[in-house]
Amino acid sequence: MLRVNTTWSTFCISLYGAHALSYVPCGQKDLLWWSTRAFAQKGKPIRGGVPLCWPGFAENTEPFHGTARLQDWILVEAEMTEDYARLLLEPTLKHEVLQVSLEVLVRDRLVLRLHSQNLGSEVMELTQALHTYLQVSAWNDIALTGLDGCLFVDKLNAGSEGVQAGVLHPQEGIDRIYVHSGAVKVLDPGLNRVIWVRKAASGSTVVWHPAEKAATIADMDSAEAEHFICVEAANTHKDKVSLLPGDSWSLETVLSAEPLHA
Ligand SMILES: O=P(O)(O)OC[C@H]1O[C@H](O)[C@H](O)[C@@H](O)[C@@H]1O
Repeated sequence: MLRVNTTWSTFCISLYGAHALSYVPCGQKDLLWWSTRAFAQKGKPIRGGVPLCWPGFAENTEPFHGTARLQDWILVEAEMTEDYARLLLEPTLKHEVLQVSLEVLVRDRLVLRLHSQNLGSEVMELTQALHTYLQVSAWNDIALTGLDGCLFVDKLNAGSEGVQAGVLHPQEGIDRIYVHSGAVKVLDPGLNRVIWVRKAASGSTVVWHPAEKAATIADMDSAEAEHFICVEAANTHKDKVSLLPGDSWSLETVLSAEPLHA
């Protein structure tokens, strides 16, 4: 595990999966949630933080959500300044055609950039997500803004489509892929904070919480599960990436927080 302290914040990342585990801006609670029941076992993903779903997200991927979160990664570059820390990680075992790396910038915000490049001679299709578990006071006592008017696919309702009307207040289990490329604000009165989830090169945003099904997930404790919501910068469904030979793509998410009421 790597731990980085900057003037602004503290950050931890596991080399297994290049999996961000913790991001604590000074004076705040961790923006990321992780499970105390997370498996610490090769071949299984870590529950919480920011799993890298690459080079495939969800359906039709084997293993589910891709290989990146199940691989060992190494630190290939590190830069520390007074203002920020920059890390670059690569998997130890390379994909035969797609090259991947994770770039991390740690400062008063956390920037995660997942770079992919097609080194082959044919078009490669890529689906992916920065599957971010945000820590909140209670998943069903928050409001998500920024999705108003966006089309979504409801994975819990046989893939039916809907349009978000106004603010999203999750109250039941949710697993939706929004056609959305802007920012989401997570308004959390219980922690008196707003988490900003900004992103780039992402035309889909996934919002997920299993609600009562958390009890059926082996590496999740139901009581702990009250305290997260997943808001994921993704390229999936209507937003798959077709990478031409030689082309690159950098999926990015940027996390930061501010008080809800000053
Ligand atoms: O349990 P995992 O393999 O990490 O997947 C957790 C969840 O990831 C995404 O948010 C998907 O949309 C969900 O359908 C899936 O259940």
